[in-house]
Amino acid sequence: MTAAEAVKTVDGWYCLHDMRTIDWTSWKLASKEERDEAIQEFKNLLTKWEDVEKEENGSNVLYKVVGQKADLMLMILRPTMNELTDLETELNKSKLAEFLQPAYSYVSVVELSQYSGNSSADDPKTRERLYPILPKWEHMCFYPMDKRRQGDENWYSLPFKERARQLYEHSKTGRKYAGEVKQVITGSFGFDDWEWGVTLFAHDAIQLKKLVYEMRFDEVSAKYGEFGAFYVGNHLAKDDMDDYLHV
Ligand code: VOV
Repeated sequence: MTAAEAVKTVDGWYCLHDMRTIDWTSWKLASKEERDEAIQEFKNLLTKWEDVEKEENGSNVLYKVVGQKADLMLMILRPTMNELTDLETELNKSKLAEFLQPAYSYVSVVELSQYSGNSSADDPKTRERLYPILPKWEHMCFYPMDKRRQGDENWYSLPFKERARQLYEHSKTGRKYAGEVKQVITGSFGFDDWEWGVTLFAHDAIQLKKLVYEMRFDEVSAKYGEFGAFYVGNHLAKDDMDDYLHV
């Protein structure tokens, strides 16, 4: 058997998903001055990141995680991996970080695979997908995933055409959710413990469930999809930060 051919990808901004848990006990024990200082400094950081976004040099969103896996879910996009560590370090040095515990992180890069023809990085539509300004929709969901490599179910030994066919079917399911769910697929081969990160945005949380459920029946997910932990959250705007952190 000849080796299956790898698909070409085009890659865009580097991506960090950073989940943190708030240590509410020490937050409550801190003085009001300390808390105010921490909130103000964090809001300044958010303003700085908003400015980067306005100049289209990156993008970021912040969500409140539902459930006990974390409290905050930050997703950051930047042109280089170095900028991701710079930003992470800046956050770690901030006053608020004294009250945050790491919960989970995921490193990847925005990726488009070229199964249905070549996207040119000069095409404005492709650029929009490689360098996306992330939507600030009400809900966000993140999970990492792999394609199975077991016995007869080995994605990586399927012929190119067969993988393209299955992904075309996949995209048809996805397109039914146009305007309801927006997806950002990031590749993490060589960067993190899974192969892709899946980030979904929705105005209505139920659409996240409907899409992920319906996709389970697509051949590519039914046979080859393996999934990590799911994180789901509600949007946290800078202007709501004082209320959210008020104790
Ligand atoms: C919101 C809907 C939506 C839409 C429209 C959509 C479309 C598309 C297209 C057109 C393409 C192929 C070209 C490209 O753009 O890369 C893809 C590619 C991919 N997808 Fe997708 N996907 C969606 C949504 C969507 C979801 C919900 C998931 C998670 C799967 C699930 O079962 O939980 C997913 C996964 C992926 C992955 C891992 C890849 C890369 C596969 C590879 O081997 O390279 N995806 N996807």
